[in-house]
Amino acid sequence: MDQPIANPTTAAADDAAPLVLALPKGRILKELGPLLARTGIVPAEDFHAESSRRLRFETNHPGLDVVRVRSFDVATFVAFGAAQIGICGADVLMEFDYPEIYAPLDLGIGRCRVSVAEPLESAGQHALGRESRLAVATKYPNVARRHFAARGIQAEVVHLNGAMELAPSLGLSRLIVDLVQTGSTLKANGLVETEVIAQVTSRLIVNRTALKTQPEAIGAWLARFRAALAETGTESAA
Ligand SMILES: Nc1ncnc2c1ncn2[C@@H]1O[C@H](COP(=O)(O)OP(=O)(O)OP(=O)(O)O)[C@@H](O)[C@H]1O
Ligand SMILES: O=P(O)(O)OC[C@H]1O[C@H](OP(=O)(O)OP(=O)(O)O)[C@H](O)[C@@H]1O
Repeated sequence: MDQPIANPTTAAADDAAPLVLALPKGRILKELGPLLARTGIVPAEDFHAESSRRLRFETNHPGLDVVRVRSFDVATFVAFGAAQIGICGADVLMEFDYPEIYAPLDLGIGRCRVSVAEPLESAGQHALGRESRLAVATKYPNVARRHFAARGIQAEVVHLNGAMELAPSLGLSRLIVDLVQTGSTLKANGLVETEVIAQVTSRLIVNRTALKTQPEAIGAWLARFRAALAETGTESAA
């Protein structure tokens, strides 16, 4: 029989400051709704209101607050211990590679991949490795540099925050490294995927120090997320 799941609120010391769960605004948050509901986390009413300017919200658990930040910033808030728990894509974790982050759970949402793409007309015409310098536009400078360095190529990274797909046609770079899901954004911009760097899903992340200092409260939330995933049969070890 399954172990009973501890109540995270009573597992926390009564007078302790609430734990902070950092959630990404945008597309992951939309997909996350049903999972959050199954974990029994109900943020204050205005959390989902686009018009709300508030960034920190109480939940139905006095021991847990949620903050709404950009996906990339979730990892930074958790790495520095400003939030003890968070949810972000494996792409973000790969980019920062923060040693302070422990990512125990694959949530199975936000499924996409980090890929290399180039213009359809020039695809396959350049032998990688023959070029000493390769201009790459990306939101993932570290992932791109590491990927090409492993092939002996020094990437000259042009760091963009979006619309990478424009870079080759406007002469900013020869390649891009970006997220691909259906491939329709690449296609609409005359690009083809030439290499998959990594498969991506969203992960539950925790700050390692916080896990050591508040093992019961954080462990109880991990157990809740694990149980919620098991309910839908999507649980997988990260
Ligand atoms: N096309 C996609 N399909 C599935 N998952 C995606 C896709 N694009 C991004 N993701 C996942 O969602 C996360 C957030 O996406 P993205 O960086 O595009 O932010 P956003 O939701 O557009 O918000 P913002 O750019 O304002 O931070 C990514 O880190 C990735 O893990
Ligand atoms: O393969 P597809 O299904 O077309 O998805 C890929 C697109 O999704 C993401 O962008 P997003 O829609 O989040 O917009 P953004 O550029 O503002 O981040 C990503 O940066 C790609 O542009």
